[in-house]
Amino acid sequence: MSIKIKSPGTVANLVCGFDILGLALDKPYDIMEFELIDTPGVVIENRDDFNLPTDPENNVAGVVLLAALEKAGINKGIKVVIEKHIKPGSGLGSSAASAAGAAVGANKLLGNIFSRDELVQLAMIGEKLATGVKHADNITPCILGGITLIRSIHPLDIVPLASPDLYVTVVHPQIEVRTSDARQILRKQVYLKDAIKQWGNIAGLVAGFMSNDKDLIGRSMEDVIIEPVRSILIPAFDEVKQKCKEAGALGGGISGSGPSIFMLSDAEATAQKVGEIMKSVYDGLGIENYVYVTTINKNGVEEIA
Ligand SMILES: Nc1ncnc2c1ncn2[C@@H]1O[C@H](COP(=O)(O)OP(=O)(O)O)[C@@H](O)[C@H]1O
Ligand SMILES: N[C@@H](CCOP(=O)(O)O)C(=O)O
Repeated sequence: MSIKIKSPGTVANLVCGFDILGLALDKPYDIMEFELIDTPGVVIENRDDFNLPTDPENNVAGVVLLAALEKAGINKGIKVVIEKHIKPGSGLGSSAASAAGAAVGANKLLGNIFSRDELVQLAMIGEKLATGVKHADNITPCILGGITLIRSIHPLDIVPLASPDLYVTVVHPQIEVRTSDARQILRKQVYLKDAIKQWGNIAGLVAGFMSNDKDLIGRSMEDVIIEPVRSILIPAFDEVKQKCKEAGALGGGISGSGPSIFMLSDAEATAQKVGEIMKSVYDGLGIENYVYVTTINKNGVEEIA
């Protein structure tokens, strides 16, 4: 018996919601195929050029599958074939797609024995391997689809939010920023005046999603804590952001830990125009880049034929 799933890319943080907000994308996505095998343990076959580890202890899908087998308490193994399209270190939840895909794939193979929260807990083991931290802001929208809020990690408290019909434009300049590195450069303390601004924006953004208030969504996507530090790792960040907003994007910023930049728009024509602007900035700098004009994925990890 084998199961094939597609596991979507994600945009974590949504600018002001570091480690707590995220959305799933219709593009790009990974494909993973799982098979129950008689030999205990995990076998990984990577079908891509990313040189990712095949040793299960060093692959985010591997550690999640090992944990799922142990939790299920069965004397079997799982083979997984990973067709990865989300480039590692892109800021588009590459590690989360493998971790979340592995949790959901194992669950389907083992007869749907895990709850939603157990799936997220299992997938967080993969994120811990990739980034050193158990953050769930990519994993949760990847598993559930739509836009999600992690109100708390301990105890886990997931709040699915409403997903307005918005277009998402993403540019991935082809430089690698490891999430673990992009976390290490962050300051550990914040000024109260910055915290006040930040929680105003987070509350505004959540209210904007729930009430489909696009202007509120746009003006709440402001980050006075993380973006000023991380944006220095991304060439032409300010220029891209300013030009996209002038072209009519509601707002946006760094996708996850970068280097990808995302923008939300309420019309497809605007989203396309934004993509052209992003491309022209990076083409002008001679930086290879890839642009996605897509929508919010409402289903999360799903089985395919
Ligand atoms: N199955 C996997 N998919 C993606 N990255 C993996 C996988 N297994 C291990 N890794 C490691 O995780 C890191 C990429 O994760 P991360 O820096 O969080 O990138 P992203 O922001 O794209 O998720 C790389 O060091 C990569 O080698
Ligand atoms: N909240 C995390 C999200 C990392 O997302 P990724 O797509 O870059 O893995 C962070 O900002 O560190």
